[in-house]
Amino acid sequence: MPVLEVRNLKKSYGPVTAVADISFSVEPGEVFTIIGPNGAGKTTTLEMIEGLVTPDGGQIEFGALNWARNSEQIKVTIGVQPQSSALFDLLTVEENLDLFATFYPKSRPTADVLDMISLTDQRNKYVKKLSGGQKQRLAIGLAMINDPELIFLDEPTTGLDPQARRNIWDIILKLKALGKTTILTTHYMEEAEKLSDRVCIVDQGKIVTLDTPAALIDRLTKEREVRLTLMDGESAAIETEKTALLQTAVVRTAREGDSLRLWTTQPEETLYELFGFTKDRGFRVEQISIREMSLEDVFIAFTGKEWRD
Ligand SMILES: Nc1ncnc2c1ncn2[C@@H]1O[C@H](COP(=O)(O)OP(=O)(O)OP(=O)(O)O)[C@@H](O)[C@H]1O
Repeated sequence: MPVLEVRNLKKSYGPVTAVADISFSVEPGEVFTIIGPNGAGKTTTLEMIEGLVTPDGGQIEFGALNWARNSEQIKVTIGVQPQSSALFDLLTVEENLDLFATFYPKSRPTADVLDMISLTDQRNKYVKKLSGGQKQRLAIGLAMINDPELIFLDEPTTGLDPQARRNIWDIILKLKALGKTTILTTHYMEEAEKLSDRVCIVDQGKIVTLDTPAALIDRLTKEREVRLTLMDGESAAIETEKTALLQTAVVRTAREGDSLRLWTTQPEETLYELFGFTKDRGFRVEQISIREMSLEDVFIAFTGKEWRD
């Protein structure tokens, strides 16, 4: 049984449709990631699920529980990462955790949480003295203080340096090892690819696609990007591009000066034919590369938008 199921969620703010129609379900123990461009509706979706924003329509079910009938039970089974600005600056790390623990009937021992978020050595530090990464780790610690089964992390790594981001990934992996379920939003493709069991790409308040990172990439891996640069100038590249477009395996091309990019479903055959053509014409090829598709390519293919980091 899914730990969370949302169906046909909708939310508008005046004339702005933040969430047009979103449905998905999350299985126990999964890291489920929502990615999408700015203003796609990710935060609004999470806020509705977390009970912070009332949907205009749709259903949200946590197993057999829903907000209308079981709000107290839901609050103890979910953990929400507060904005780092909501931390108490004049309390220490440990005091923040102890304070949040008092909000719940049951909590995880503070020492345990400090260990999970690798802040044991900093437990007596005031929040205002922490680095950005440490504050984010504390915010995640607060989300797990009630030992929830389902944890919501809204862009936990935005603005952090690569090492600080990796420290957060470690926490997410530790939660997964404990069998917890995490719902994550992120701006970082690499993160979605590394951590997620399933990724849902949202654009303009709707799900564009939802699958495992491997399956999403797989859908496009039939297509490879071949790049080649010709030593005989732009006209050679134009002629080569025209010939490439005659091949059925070549899906599309792009050219800039003497550099040519083409996307093909059969890279070997395409290269074989192209080399035949360039040899016949006496064109010399300076550089050639074949690129694997990444989750970022999937995102661009599905949303038509460049990824923002
Ligand atoms: N409280 C609000 N009042 C008015 N408009 C809002 C409100 N919250 C969100 N919106 C609008 O709804 C749309 C979706 O916003 P949302 O924050 O959910 O997107 P997002 O995918 O989380 O974006 P980001 O990646 O920038 O955080 C945006 O156009 C946003 O301006």
